[in-house]
Order: sequence, then structure tokens, then C-alpha cells
Amino acid sequence: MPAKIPATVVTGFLGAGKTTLIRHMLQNANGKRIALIINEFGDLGVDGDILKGCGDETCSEEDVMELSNGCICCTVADDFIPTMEKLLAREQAPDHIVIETSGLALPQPLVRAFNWPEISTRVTVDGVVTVVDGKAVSEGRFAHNVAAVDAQRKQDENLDHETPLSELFEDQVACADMIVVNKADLLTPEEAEALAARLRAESREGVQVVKSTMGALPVEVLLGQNVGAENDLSARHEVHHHHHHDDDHHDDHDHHHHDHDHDDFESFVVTRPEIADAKAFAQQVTEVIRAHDILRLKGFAAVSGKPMRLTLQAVGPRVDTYFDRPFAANEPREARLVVIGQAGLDRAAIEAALLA
Ligand SMILES: Nc1nc2c(ncn2[C@@H]2O[C@H](COP(=O)(O)OP(=O)(O)OP(=O)(O)O)[C@@H](O)[C@H]2O)c(=O)[nH]1
Repeated sequence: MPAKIPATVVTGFLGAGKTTLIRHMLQNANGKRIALIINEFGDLGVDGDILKGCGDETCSEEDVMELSNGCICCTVADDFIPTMEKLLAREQAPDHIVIETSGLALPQPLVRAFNWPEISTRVTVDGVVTVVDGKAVSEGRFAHNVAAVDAQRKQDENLDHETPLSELFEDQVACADMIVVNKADLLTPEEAEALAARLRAESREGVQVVKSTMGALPVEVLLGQNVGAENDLSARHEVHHHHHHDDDHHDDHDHHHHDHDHDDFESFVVTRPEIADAKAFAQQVTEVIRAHDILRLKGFAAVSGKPMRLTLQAVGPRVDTYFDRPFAANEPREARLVVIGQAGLDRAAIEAALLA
């Protein structure tokens, strides 16, 4: 059976930066064929046009499909499943599917839809990415323009209009595999880190929290989380903490430091001689990842007495290993591991821990 096509669900309130993040991803996709499904929302949903018009050959019009209505749980059968089937029926199937939800449709029902038999054998949820407006959340407002979010809610009778934004936000966090603290440029580094730490504490075990400006995340950090979110829905339930945020003021000024160049991420390679035991090494890697907040670690290793190469893939603390092929005659029997993380990794300590 062919491997399932991975689908990434991008969620977050109106204005958090979902479209910006997706556009950056498409422009840096490096030949990966990414199909986009966009959950339109009444007249306010202009994302389809924005993405179609992005003028980049990486986002050709036929790769963008739209869902007609914001409430996914009501339209799964009529809209979402047929759209997915159309995508899967193509001669050249996409390498990856990215689904942008409207800011109010909770991600849980969409993830649940991947268990429908029409698509469940062919696609899987690679991960749920929740984009948050770092500035608005750190000020307790959750969205930059609360009035616009409310207007968006009123457009759809299927949505309840009473649940406070703080609760919808908690649901988005509860469903996330990766939380992107966006608009870091509008926060001091200390504020951004404090918010990231808070969200790390509030989210499930293994959820990655990254900071970004203009959604500029490396594609290999965003995609390939390999979670299979449709299989652990029960872990993603609503949390209902009932925080109360009284200041509901609107922040009308907008700072736009479009600084695409600063490098928020770093990666380096660690090589080491043969390891003694595959299982013990995977455990060692897990601990290093936890201790240093590494986002991705991948590569291969040589195991004493084994002719085969051990492949190692880690997303956060989940480490996957398997033997893929024999070492070639001219290939050194050593490990080469690529470490990827947010800027500021303690390279020396990580290297020492992986060499131990
Ligand atoms: N200062 C700053 N502005 C940002 C950042 N990311 C996005 N923006 C701006 O925030 C606004 C909203 O961004 P979008 O990407 O359209 O947000 P969205 O989540 O897709 O919003 P909807 O599609 O309308 O739900 C745009 O004006 C962006 O240019 C950021 O990191 N910093």
C-alpha cells in the first residue's frame, strides 16, 4: 500500500498570520508539491485570492482549493470529503496537503474528518499547527482585531457567538502539535520567550512551541511532524480553564517590520563514531532533545556489529529509528546527525551529549 499523504492543518484566529506563514512556506517549498485547501469564510475570506495571486510558480492556481463554509463539522460530507477526494484522484498526487482553517472553526472536527473511510487509508494528519498572534495573546486579547473576529463569527449562524475568545484559544492550543508564537517582532525577546514558556506549559507533552516573525519557519520544521493526529483525538479535548480577561481594548496601530532576513533558526551537523546499541542511543537522543529544546534531529548512525545503517528521525521528543540499507563500501561507519532548532542552541553541550 502506498504511504499516506501527509496533511498539515493550520489554525489560528483571524489576523494571527496563517496566510503569511503559508505563503512563506510555499515560496520555500524546494520543489515539494504542496496542495492547499482553504476554508473560506463569507465575504471576509479573501485568502484564496491572495494565495492564488501570489505570483509564485510554487502556488499554481490549480493547487488551491476552497471549502465553501466556515463550519467544517456541518459540511464534512458535502464539501470537505469531496474536495479531498478530488485532490487524491489527481494523476500527480501532491506530496503534502496544507489546510488553512478559518479562524473560528475549531481544528478538532476537521482532524476527526480524517477518520472518514473515504479518505482514512490515503491521508493522515501530519500535524496541527496553531498560529497565535503573540502580541495580542500576551496582552490577553487573543486577536489583533477583536471586532473583526466578532464580525466573522456573526457571518455564520452555525457558530455559537457566546464562547469567549479565550476558550476558543484554549481549544486551538489543546489541539496543536506545534504552536507558532507569531509577530515576535512586536514583542521584546523576553516577552516572546515568556509567552512561549507559558504556552509550552499549557500544551500537551511533546508539543513544540516556536517563535516567528511573518511566519518565517523552515519548511522542514513546519512539515513532516508525522503525528497522525486523527489517531489521538481524545488527547486533544477542550480544557475549559475559564480565564477572564477584562481588557478588551483594540489596538489600532500596526507596526510592520517586514524583516524577512533575520535568521531565527539554526542547524548543524554532529558526527560521531559507531554506537554500541540502537535502543540506548535513541533514548540518549530523546534526552538530549528534551534538555535542549531541539525541534528536529535526523540522520543516520553506524551500530557496532550491524552492516546496516540506522536511520534516525526525531520530531521533538519522539524518536523513530529503523535500519534502511547497508553501508556502502566507501562510506565511513559513523553517525551524521543534523540538529535543527531555534537560534541560540547550545551547540557545544548538544555535541558533547550526543558524543557521550
Ligand atoms: N508585525 C507583524 N505583522 C505580521 C506578522 N505576521 C503577519 N503579520 C501581518 O498581520 C496581518 C494578518 O496576517 P495574515 O497572514 O493575513 O493572517 P491570517 O491569520 O491569515 O488572517 P485571516 O486569513 O484573515 O484569518 C497582515 O497584515 C500581516 O502582514 C508578524 O510576524 N509581524
